[in-house]
Amino acid sequence: MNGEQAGLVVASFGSDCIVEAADGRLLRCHLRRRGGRSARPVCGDRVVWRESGGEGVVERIEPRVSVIERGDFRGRPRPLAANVTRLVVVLADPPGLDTRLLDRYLVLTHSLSLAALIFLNKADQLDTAGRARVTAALAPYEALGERILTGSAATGAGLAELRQALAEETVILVGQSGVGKSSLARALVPDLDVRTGTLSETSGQGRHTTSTTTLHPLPGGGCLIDSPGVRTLRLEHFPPEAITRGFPEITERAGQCRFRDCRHDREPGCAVRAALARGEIHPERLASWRSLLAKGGGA
Ligand SMILES: Nc1nc2c(ncn2[C@@H]2O[C@H](COP(=O)(O)OP(=O)(O)OP(=O)(O)O)[C@@H](O)[C@H]2O)c(=O)[nH]1
Ligand SMILES: [Zn+2]
Repeated sequence: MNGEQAGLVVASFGSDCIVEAADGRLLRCHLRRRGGRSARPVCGDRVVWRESGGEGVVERIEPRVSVIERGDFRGRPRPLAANVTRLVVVLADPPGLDTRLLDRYLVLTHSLSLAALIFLNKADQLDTAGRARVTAALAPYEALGERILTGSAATGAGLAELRQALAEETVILVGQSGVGKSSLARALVPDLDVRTGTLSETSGQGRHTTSTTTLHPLPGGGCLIDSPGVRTLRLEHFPPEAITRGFPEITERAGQCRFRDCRHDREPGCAVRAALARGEIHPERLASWRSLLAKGGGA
């Protein structure tokens, strides 16, 4: 249709959003209403929009390669970000490495077919003993082939490598409170605060927008989705198949147990316990897997 243009959603609130046009202009748009309920645009969505009577109208949302959801106040899934390609799990000591939480993020990335990257932040805080402790805790993930980078948002160490690893990706930073997600976001997107301010002005929502998910270009290409909502990311109610995919080192072995319904407890011919005894499965990962299967993924 005449006047249709491609754009990228860089902030969304309700059924309205801010679209970044191909020429860099930021426009507040609303979704064209159609009969029935249509999906709302969220950060990261590629949309087709046009100007109509002095305002922007989103005509349609392009198919998404991924959707990250969070639970709303009733725990119902709500899309938070679209087209994310890489989940960066930020860890730090202090507050301490929460590997159970890391395992749940890895189940999430597997179930969404996203790539993960583990960033061990606050390297400047680690003494020799601390370094040995985190190296041991991360060894099972290294063995699984997960990409692990180390550095510090405070000193800038390791950030060049992180930027390089994230080039051309659509990235979201996750991790427990206090690991340095906001500090890292500021280091990766130097004008983050200025741009967030511009987005809140464009939205007309004033300071409200500081609680809104926003998208920012990364200087090396790609973009970062900055979201306060990641704290309530959907990490509960994983179906068993998703949990299974998140623990490849265990599920591969489970298929080789003598009994199909082996619980890897006392059964003879258990390939999982054999791998555990050989040090090929980490006891913490096995415990984490059991606990996730028992609880379906809830905290
Ligand atoms: N020493 C050191 N301190 C850091 C580093 N990165 C962040 N911090 C500090 O750690 C504290 C928490 O950092 P934030 O960036 O607020 O952490 P966050 O993950 O965004 O925390 P929430 O907003 O609670 O989710 C702040 O006091 C930071 O200054 C680092 O690499 N080294
Ligand atoms: Zn078994």
